Amino acid sequence: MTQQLVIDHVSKVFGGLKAVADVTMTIEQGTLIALIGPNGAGKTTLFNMLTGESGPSSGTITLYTADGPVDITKKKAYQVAKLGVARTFQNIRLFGAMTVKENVLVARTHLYRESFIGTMLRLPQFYQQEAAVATAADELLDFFELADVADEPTASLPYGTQRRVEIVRAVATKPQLLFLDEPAAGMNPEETADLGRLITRIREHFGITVVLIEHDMSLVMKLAESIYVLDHGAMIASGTPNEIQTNAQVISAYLGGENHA
Ligand SMILES: Nc1ncnc2c1ncn2[C@@H]1O[C@H](COP(=O)(O)OP(=O)(O)OP(=O)(O)O)[C@@H](O)[C@H]1O
Repeated sequence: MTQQLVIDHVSKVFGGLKAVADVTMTIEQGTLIALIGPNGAGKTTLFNMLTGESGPSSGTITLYTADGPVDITKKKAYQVAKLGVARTFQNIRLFGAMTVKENVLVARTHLYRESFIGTMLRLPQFYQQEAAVATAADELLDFFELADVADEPTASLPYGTQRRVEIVRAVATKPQLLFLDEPAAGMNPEETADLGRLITRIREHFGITVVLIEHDMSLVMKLAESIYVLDHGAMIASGTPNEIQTNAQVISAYLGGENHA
């Protein structure tokens, strides 16, 4: 297996609180892994550091790209995104007034570079690129079975569909690594089942490495090849779904907390 992201003794301190405490882990290329843990365990804080939203207090994060390893510890979110990392957020962050297709187009445009002069003068390349972007967006919407709602404003769609649009928008940036922060939150069982199939298809079709934070344990157990468990900022266990379900420390972390995931 080829390593894709190496997290080396990473911590994040907020005031006196160690939200993430000395986490070390390696994410292999092409895997689908889940990060679980009780509420407040530090999952989103860890995601935020891995995607450049906020830098760690200590430790290093190395992303392995086609051009070799890149230290992303101090890089900003837009720089990490350019290196092939995409994410979705716990709270949907779409352009609600824009249509589904427009949301995907916006995500796609950064992949295409047209010169200022070419754009201003509307040279033929400008129109060729614009057509290529639109075709790619249509293909993605077809793949994700969103073609029917392509021209609908995203805010008008059911919650589960908006979540799917958010995932398509992330995939539209052509990432190597995709972080999904609680994608099933607020979904009904049917939407959750659809989501599970969708994530599997993304992985198979695009070969993207997927890292999932999720509280829906049946989804996690069904999808994840390996599971990492955070509790009070520390990584207390990692293993296959079977190993995690029977791990005494994990059971105690979930049963012992005030909030159960
Ligand atoms: N910006 C911040 N400033 C201060 N404390 C923070 C900040 N962000 C997170 N925390 C604290 O860090 C801890 C970890 O929070 P985090 O959101 O990472 O947990 P989580 O595992 O994602 O929880 P949940 O499952 O509820 O989303 C919590 O105690 C939280 O209150």
